[in-house]
Amino acid sequence: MTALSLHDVSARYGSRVVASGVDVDLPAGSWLAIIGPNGAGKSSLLKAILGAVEHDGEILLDERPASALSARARARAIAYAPQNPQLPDRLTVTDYVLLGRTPHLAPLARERRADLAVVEQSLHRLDLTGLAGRALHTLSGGERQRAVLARVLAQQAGLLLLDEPTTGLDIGHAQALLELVDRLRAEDGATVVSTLHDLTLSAQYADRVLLLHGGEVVGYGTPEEVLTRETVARHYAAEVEILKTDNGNLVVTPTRAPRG
Ligand SMILES: Nc1ncnc2c1ncn2[C@@H]1O[C@H](COP(=O)(O)OP(=O)(O)OP(=O)(O)O)[C@@H](O)[C@H]1O
Repeated sequence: MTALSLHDVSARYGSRVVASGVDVDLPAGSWLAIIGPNGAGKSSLLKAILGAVEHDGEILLDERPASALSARARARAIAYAPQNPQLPDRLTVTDYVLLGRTPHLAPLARERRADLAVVEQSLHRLDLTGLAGRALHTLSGGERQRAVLARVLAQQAGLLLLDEPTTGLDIGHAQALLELVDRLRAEDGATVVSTLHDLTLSAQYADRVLLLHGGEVVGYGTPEEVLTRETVARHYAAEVEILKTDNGNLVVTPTRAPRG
């Protein structure tokens, strides 16, 4: 259970500010999707929350400044799945997912049976049990992506930062992954911040969306408030329709003018 607050947060590389003016208060168990066109600053903001990119402003975890946490405490509190992870190719899937337990082990201690049980459960939840003994470099792109998420799960952190978690996954595995994250949110009170290019998935899973464009916040609210046809046209230069399914799900779909 980790609440996250960002007060006037900006992310920067040296003096180059790439995201600014971010104010959000996320209660434990909520899901924020950061959306916006390429280069808007989404990944940089996520990395600033992680502490991997410089920031200004205040980042609070359960009302305490994140900067005051030791590296170990931070690793227990925040799990991060990068967009393009560099994986230790020779490791097996199991050994890689076990790395997620590192913040929970005493220094130099070996993993306990309970840690192995968590790893097994994470592999199972990501449909990776059959691949547990395989070296990472022998996996397909989508299987590697699922291994990264299994490591994130094994970390059992209160705040999950997921950078484009469905990239490379087929529609079934993408949906299964987002459902799983949603269960962690609802049942364990995990707070989720994800970047997502897929606006339909953002609308269906996140309870709030933050729209960035050119590093500026240009929208923040519920998916229904932010994802309008005009807003998407203005910030993505895209022609879309916003549909609503019978069960109330929003769908953002590209449209074309009739041919001829
Ligand atoms: N390490 C870095 N050093 C300097 N500038 C960077 C660095 N990483 C990213 N940037 C710049 O910061 C800006 C925001 O990049 P970022 O990756 O956060 O965007 P994004 O919204 O996640 O984009 P995309 O949708 O293309 O993944 C871009 O102009 C990018 O060139």
